[in-house]
Amino acid sequence: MSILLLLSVHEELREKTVTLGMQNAWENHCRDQVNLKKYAKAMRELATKHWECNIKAQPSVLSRIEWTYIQCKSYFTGDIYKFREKQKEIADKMKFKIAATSAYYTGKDCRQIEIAGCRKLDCLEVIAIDIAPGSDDVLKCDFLNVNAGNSLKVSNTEVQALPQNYFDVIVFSLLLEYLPYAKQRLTCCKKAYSLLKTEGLLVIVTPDSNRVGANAKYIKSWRFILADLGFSRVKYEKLPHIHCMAFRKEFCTDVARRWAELYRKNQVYSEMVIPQDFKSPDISKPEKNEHEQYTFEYVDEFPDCDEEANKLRELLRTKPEKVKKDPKTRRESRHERRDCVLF
Ligand SMILES: C[S@@+](CC[C@H](N)C(=O)[O-])C[C@H]1O[C@@H](n2cnc3c(N)ncnc32)[C@H](O)[C@@H]1O
Repeated sequence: MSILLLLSVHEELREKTVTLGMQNAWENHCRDQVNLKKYAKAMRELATKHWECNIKAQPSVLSRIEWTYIQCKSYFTGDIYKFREKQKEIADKMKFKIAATSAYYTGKDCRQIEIAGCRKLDCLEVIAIDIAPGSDDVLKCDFLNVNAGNSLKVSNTEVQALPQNYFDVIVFSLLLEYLPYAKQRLTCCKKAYSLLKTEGLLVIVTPDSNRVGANAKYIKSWRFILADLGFSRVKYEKLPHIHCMAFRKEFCTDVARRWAELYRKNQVYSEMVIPQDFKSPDISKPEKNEHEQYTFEYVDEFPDCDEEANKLRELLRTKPEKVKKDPKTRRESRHERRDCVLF
């Protein structure tokens, strides 16, 4: 397993969006099943062996999976009623129209879908999907382009359609930053909105190794954009290396939008941007140390309790030439790095 392999897949996808455009680059990326499989294997190993082991060694640190599970449990067994009452009060006061109460969560048949799933949450009924499943219990599906219909349609372990107004929980665990375009992130959130039941939860986990508040302008802006779609934030926590957020699909979209209108002056970005969007490689103007910088930026997203990431950081600090092959072209270098095993 190599973190470099994960990094090179992200880098290549970002480069392709510059050269081929968003749609072609994405189709091209999804067709490259050989590399996607390698990515899935490496990611699964990193997620299940390295991160979970490191987290177990620090009992006070919650993993993204535990965080998601705790929030779902706490929301559906109690908080949902508090939110419902509070939002009803606002809707009554503002004379907003409320969706039919029969659509509300009733506590029966909790259904969850984990997008980009390389492992399932225990204890809940779950469907896990991924463009390149890392194990047999994950179904193949491109969430960006899958149809939202009346029922779940699966053919040969591949999802053809996902049902609307069906799921109680949708989990995007390290999914949104995989997508190189802000528009694609928004498409995923809009789709999640259509698939969730009223009062269902959208859980978003996104990596960030910086201190609390360092990237607040991005996280805040996401909240405004999600509020415009009809989501209210239920919970936010910055854990080491990740932001964890839970949003509920409001029974009254005007309630969520009202919050956004009240605090709009705090919204910095009008799109679902991430820090990497401002560092996108412009391949028409390659910089001298671009490879090196790029690897630094991405490796920073991996936990510093991760041994392999630490070795790579150290190597980049002390002997960057060992990582940087100083290629004639960026493309050659990328392929070299994909297959090189440093550790
Ligand atoms: C960084 S990994 C995270 C994996 C896992 N969810 C976790 O938390 O460890 C991102 C995953 O998202 C998947 N992915 C990216 N875009 C997707 C899409 N449009 N539909 C389904 N899965 C997608 C990738 O294949 C990859 O496995």
